[in-house]
Amino acid sequence: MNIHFFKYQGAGNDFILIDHSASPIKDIDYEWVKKICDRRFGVGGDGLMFLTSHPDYDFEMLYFNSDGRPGSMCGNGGRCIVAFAKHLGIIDKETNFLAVDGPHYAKISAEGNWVELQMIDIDTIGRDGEAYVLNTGSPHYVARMENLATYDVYHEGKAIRNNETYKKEGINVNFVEDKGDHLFVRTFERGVEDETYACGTGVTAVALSMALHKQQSGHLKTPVKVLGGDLSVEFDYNGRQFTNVFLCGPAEKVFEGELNW
Ligand SMILES: N[C@H](CCC[C@H](N)C(=O)O)C(=O)O
Repeated sequence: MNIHFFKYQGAGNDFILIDHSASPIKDIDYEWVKKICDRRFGVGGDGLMFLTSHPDYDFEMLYFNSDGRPGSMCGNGGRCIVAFAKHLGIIDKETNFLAVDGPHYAKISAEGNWVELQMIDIDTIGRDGEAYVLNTGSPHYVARMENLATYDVYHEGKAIRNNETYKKEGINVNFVEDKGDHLFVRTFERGVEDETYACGTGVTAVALSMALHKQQSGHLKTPVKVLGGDLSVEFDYNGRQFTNVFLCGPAEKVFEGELNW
């Protein structure tokens, strides 16, 4: 079977997107997903998604990490699949869709390249030593530091992801440097097992953790720089719960093509 695919990126977090109604694949083979995500033997991507129809929502997002396995929520993937749904004509200015962590609301610009995605509410942020640990749809570890530009994110992130506490389930490891008017974030991603250029659930976890750390509350907007560009996280915090959490940033179609199943 020939499969038409689209390649999207959001702040450098890149994904292969497939409209399942046009390519009705029955059994999704993890090894195939892994190969298509490989940057040398395949198309290349941090993950692969199927957009499928759903009786109660505009569409459903099925997400796989580049290791071929189903991932937990992907924030930048969520933003990219909203742009893809607009491209396909399934939605116009806003949407309610279903992902692995539940329903999501999102708004998209008229040009279709800027997406504001609502993330789950958060009421629990744990600690692991100095670091913060929370689940924003995916599990995240957040460590503050200085001189992040030259830090060995790959080896340090990999060591935390594979330590006794996190080895079994894995965790995404974020490092953040507070630059005053913005946060600079770098992430080692579980399921990619490498540093990526951006991680949406990761920058969300970082923005919430830093609000807690700095004892800020009210309606907050946090600009974040990542290796692949700029994102921002907007939310309300009343000292107990984070609500109306929106991950905002670019989502762009890069190219499309045909794959053989
Ligand atoms: N890149 C993603 C995270 C993917 C989740 C994955 N790494 C996992 O833990 O299953 C994001 O933008 O939120």
